[in-house]
Amino acid sequence: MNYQKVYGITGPVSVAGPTAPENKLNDALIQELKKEGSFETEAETAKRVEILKILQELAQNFVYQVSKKKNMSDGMAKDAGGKIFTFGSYKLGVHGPGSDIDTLVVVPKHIMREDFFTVFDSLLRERPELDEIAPVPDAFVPVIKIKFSGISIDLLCARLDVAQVPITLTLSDKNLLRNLDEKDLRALNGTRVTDEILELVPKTSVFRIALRAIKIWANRRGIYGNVFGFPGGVAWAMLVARICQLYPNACSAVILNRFFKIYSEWKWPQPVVLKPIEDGPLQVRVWNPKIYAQDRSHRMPVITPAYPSMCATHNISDSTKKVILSEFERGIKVTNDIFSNKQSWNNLFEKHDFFHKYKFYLTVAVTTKGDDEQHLKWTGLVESKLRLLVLKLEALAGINIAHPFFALFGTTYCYDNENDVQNILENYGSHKTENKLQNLIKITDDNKEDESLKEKAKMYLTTMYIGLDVNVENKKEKVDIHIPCAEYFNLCRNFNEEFQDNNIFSLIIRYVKLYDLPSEVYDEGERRPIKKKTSKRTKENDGDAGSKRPKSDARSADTASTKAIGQTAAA
Ligand SMILES: Nc1ncnc2c1ncn2[C@@H]1O[C@H](COP(=O)(O)OP(=O)(O)OP(=O)(O)O)[C@@H](O)[C@H]1O
Ligand SMILES: [Mg+2]
Ligand SMILES: [Mg+2]
Repeated sequence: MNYQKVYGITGPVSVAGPTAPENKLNDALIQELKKEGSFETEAETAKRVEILKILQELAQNFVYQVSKKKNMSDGMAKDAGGKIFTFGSYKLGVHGPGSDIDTLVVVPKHIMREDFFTVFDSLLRERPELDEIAPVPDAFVPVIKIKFSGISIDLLCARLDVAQVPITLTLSDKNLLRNLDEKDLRALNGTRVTDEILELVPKTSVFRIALRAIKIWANRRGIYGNVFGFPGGVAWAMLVARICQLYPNACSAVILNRFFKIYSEWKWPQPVVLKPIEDGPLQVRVWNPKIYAQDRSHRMPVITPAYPSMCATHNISDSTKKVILSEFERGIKVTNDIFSNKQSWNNLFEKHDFFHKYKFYLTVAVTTKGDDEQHLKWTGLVESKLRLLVLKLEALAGINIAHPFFALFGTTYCYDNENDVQNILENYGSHKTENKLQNLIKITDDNKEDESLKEKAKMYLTTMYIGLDVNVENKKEKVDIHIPCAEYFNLCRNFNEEFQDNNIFSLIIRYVKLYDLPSEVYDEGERRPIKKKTSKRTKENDGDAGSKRPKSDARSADTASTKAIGQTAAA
C-alpha cells in the first residue's frame, strides 16, 4: 500500500506531481530569483559555514572558561558543553547575500547571561575576524550584534536548566523550557519555531524556492514587516508552509499560484496553523481565541507551531488586512497569467505604487538634534507606536483605509544655527518647500567620513508615511484627523521623560496631498505624479502624466496645501 505522511491538521487538497509545463515555469521562476539576487554564491555559503564553526568553538570555550572560574574540574568544565543553533532566514535556507546569521548560544545553568555579555563578548573581541560589535543587554531579547568576516550576526544566549549542553542536544522537547526566565524563553523561541516549520513541510526544497519568491514579492509590494502591521519573515514562512502541506508534491511555481488563491478565499479570522496547538508544562499563555478576547481580535491569525504557540500576525489591522488581500488578488491574476504564458515572473515582483495611489498622505517626521543613538531610540519608539495611529485613523467614519508604508526614509542635515533648524522643521517633507533646504549640507555616503563634517551639529530626520483612502462620497462631512494625531503625538512624547525635551526630539505630523509628496519617496528616474491641468492657460502641460525626478528639483508642482498637524510644541 502506498503510504504518504500527512502534514498539517487536514489531508492534502491534491497529491498531484508537477506537469512538464509546470516544471518549465518552475525553472523560469528559479532563473528569475537568480536575476533578483536572491541567492548567494557558493563561496559566500562556505564562508558562513566557516564562521559558524568558529562560533561553535567559541561557545564551547566560553562555557569552559566560566565553568573553570566556578572551580569545576577540567573534565567537568569540558563536559559542560555549549552549542550554537541558527534560526531566521539562514536556518530556513532562504537567506540572500545581505542576510545576517541569527544565532543562538545555548548554555548550561551555571552560565549566566552576564557571562555572555562579559566573557563571550571578550572572546569575540579577541578574534581578528571581528569587524564590529554592539552588545544590547537590555533589549526585550538581549543580543550581541556583530559583524564577523563581513557578515552580520545576531547572537542570542539561552540558559537551560541542565548541567550539560552536549553537541547532540536538540531543542524540540518542551520540558527543556521548565524553570527558565522570560528572556531565555524568548531567545529559544526563534530556533524552536524555525526547526518545527522545517519539520512540518513535505519537501524543503520546494518550500524554500516558494518562500524566496514570496519574500521578494512581499518586499516589492510593500507588505513585509511586523512593525507596521504586515506579516514578517516567520509569518510568511508559515503561510507558505501551510500551502506546501496542502499540495505535498507540487512544484514551487504551483505552490505560489495556490498560495494566492487559497489565502484570498480563506475564511479569516480562521487561523492558519501547521499542526494542532499543544498544551505544555509552563504557566504561559497559548494562543486561544475561545479563552482570550485579545486573541479573538486577531484579523488574520498565523500561529507558530512550537509550544507555547503564539500569533505571529497580531499587528495586522483592518487597513493592512485590506492591503494584503488586494495583493493576494493581484497575485492570483499575475500567476494565472504566468501559467497561461501572458506574463512572466518578473511581473509578479513589480514595485508597489504606494506613492502614486492615494490622494492624501500623512507624513510622520521624527527628528533629533543630537546624536544618532538618541535618534535611533526616538525613531524606534515612534515607529513601534505607528500602528496605534493607524488603528485610530481607520476607526474614523470617513476613512476606508489608513495604509502605513512599510519602510522608513532617513536624512541627516548639518546645521549652523537656530535658523537652519527652523528651516528644516518647516520645510522638510513637502515637494513645494523642500527646495528651501538645498543650501544645507546633507550627510551622504560620500561625505560622511569628512573630518570637517564630523564636528558639525546634526539634525537627524526619519519619515514614515500613511496613505489615506478617504471616503469622498459624502463631501459635506469632513474627516477630522486631528484628534487621533494629537493622541498619538502625546503618546510618543509622554512615553518617558527623555523624549519630552522638545529642544532635542520632535515629531511633526503633516497632511500632504499626493502632488506635494517630497522627492525622497521616488526612486531616481521614477516619474512623480503631476496634476493634470485642464484650464486653457496651462494647456501646454496637458498630456504630461508625470515628470522624471531630477536629482534636485526646485519646481513646485502645484499650489495644494500642506498642513502641519502635530508640531514640535503642540503637546
Ligand atoms: N526586534 C526583534 N525582537 C524580537 N525578535 C526579533 C527582532 N528582530 C528579529 N527577531 C527574531 O529574529 C528572527 C530573524 O530576524 P531577521 O531580522 O534576521 O530576519 P530574517 O527573517 O532572518 O531575514 P534576513 O534575511 O533579512 O535576516 C525573526 O524571525 C524573529 O524571530
Ligand atoms: Mg536574519
Ligand atoms: Mg537578525
